[in-house]
Amino acid sequence: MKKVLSSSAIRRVDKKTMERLSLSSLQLMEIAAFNLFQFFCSHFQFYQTSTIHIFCGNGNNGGDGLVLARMLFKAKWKVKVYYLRFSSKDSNEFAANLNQLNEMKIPIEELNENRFDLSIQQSDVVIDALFGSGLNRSVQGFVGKVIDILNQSEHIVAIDIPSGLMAADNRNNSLEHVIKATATLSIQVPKLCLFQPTYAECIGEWHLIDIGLDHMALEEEQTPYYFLERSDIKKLIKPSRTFAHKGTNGHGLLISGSFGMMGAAVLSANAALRSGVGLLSIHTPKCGVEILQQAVPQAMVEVDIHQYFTTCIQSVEQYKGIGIGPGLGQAENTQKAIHHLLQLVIQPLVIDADALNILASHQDWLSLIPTGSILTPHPGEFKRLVGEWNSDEEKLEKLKEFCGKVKSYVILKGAFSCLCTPEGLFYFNSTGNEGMAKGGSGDVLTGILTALLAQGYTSESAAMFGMMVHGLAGDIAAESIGKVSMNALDLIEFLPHAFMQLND
Ligand SMILES: NC(=O)C1=CN([C@@H]2O[C@H](COP(=O)(O)OP(=O)(O)OC[C@H]3O[C@@H](n4cnc5c(N)ncnc54)[C@H](O)[C@@H]3O)[C@@H](O)[C@H]2O)[C@@H](O)CC1
Ligand SMILES: Nc1ncnc2c1ncn2[C@@H]1O[C@H](COP(=O)(O)OP(=O)(O)O)[C@@H](O)[C@H]1O
Ligand SMILES: [K+]
Repeated sequence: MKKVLSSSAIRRVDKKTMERLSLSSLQLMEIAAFNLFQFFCSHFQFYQTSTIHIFCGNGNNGGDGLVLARMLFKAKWKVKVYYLRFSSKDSNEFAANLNQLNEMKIPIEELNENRFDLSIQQSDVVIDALFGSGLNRSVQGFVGKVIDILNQSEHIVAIDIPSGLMAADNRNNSLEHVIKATATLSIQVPKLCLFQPTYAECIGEWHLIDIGLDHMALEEEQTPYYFLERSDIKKLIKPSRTFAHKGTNGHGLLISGSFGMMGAAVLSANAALRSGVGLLSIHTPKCGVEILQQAVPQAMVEVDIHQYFTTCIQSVEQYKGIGIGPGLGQAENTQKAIHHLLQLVIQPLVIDADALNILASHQDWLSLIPTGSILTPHPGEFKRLVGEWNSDEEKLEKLKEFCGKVKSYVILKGAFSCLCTPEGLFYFNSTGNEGMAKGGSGDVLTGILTALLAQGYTSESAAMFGMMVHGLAGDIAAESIGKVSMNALDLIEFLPHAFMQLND
């Protein structure tokens, strides 16, 4: 798990790293740039025949740019270096490195208000080292003009953060002049902007470049934001037991399906059955019985009295994991059935899809949600629950407030799905890809989460584990059959591989 830190926290970590490892700021910059250089050379090998234009500001981001330029120059890459002074005082590290470049007779051009004609060819590469984590107000003036010109380039690699973007909160940033990078090399610590859809087109693909910051110093920083990694899940996985039987592996219940939407029930059930549950029951209307008995013979079907949708859920105390929502529909009687269930149930629920939509239209039922439930809205469903937001930052505020109010976990789905806890901690998922943006992918997640709760995982562990394994199944599917063709059925097919990888 990596901490997502603010710029001020990163500065403190830098300072402690230098003190504890007896490094000067110049040495730390040298290490940072060396790691950037190594990554650049291996990952962007195909740029080797292009001219690399490196644009440096006169802060430490620019300092990184200068050192990187020196290393690329020495390694015989074709580099052109430019710098501009947006601040009247150069940072010490920038100044020292500018001297070094001059001494080495590496050509370097100063850009200013009267001189910023740039000639960059289509196949050329721009490295953006103008502003990094030190940006504290919107970019204006001639630096803004330079950024606008650079944005006409096709290949832009940003160092640490695309210039013009702030690490954590851009609500007071006009965002008029921001580098639109094709790739961002973020220095060791993930920044909040990396996970926010609004800034995706400025950030491009991103990579974390480890520079050896002091682990204790990172430990000492407090943050509510985390980047969840595969290695975090291994610790959560329960060991299998030789004398286990279907009764000890938990009994799950999925309340899903209605006329015309039985596919959602089939998907969630199959996902649950690939996620270790001992026994699975599915509550469904009469029209779904035959479909389910054929498609999911391992599951038991609990038949509703209604032909087309769920109207009556009787007793649920025997189930440890209960998932409700996939393909449920929003019929009047289904709404009543959900209200009845909420009054009846004491164990945490997995609440998805139409069950969320029904809750959104009965806000007074939110207080009936059992503590520790897991809600899995996509952004559209979440908006119905909490109203519109004006920015991604406000979205996270609403998410925290909502989780506190309903004392439950929410997985806000999408790229870097965000799990928020009742205590207001945020975990961004590191697995998953855009090939999963297909109908039915969410139903698979509901099945997985239901199965994990049934097996006795705590809600928090189930939410982390489920979110990670679901995304990993998507990543393995993408690698095996490609993002275009993969669909929800493939997520189920590759779930066994994902569970095995997390267990390794
Ligand atoms: N641990 C790390 O992350 C390390 C980071 N380093 C680099 O240091 C960078 C941070 O360096 P700095 O703190 O010098 O910050 P920047 O290089 O981002 O420069 C910010 C400077 O510009 C000024 N400024 C801010 N907004 C402005 C605006 N809109 N218009 C004009 N001037 C503005 C600020 O007063 C500040 O002096 C990081 O992004 C990274 O590239 C490395 O050198 C060493 C280790
Ligand atoms: N671009 C993406 N990157 C990563 N994961 C994605 C992306 N788009 C969708 N997903 C994942 O796919 C699933 C889609 O769920 P949802 O929208 O509820 O679909 P459905 O309701 O059709 O089942 C979520 O788990 C989401 O995180
Ligand atoms: K930058």
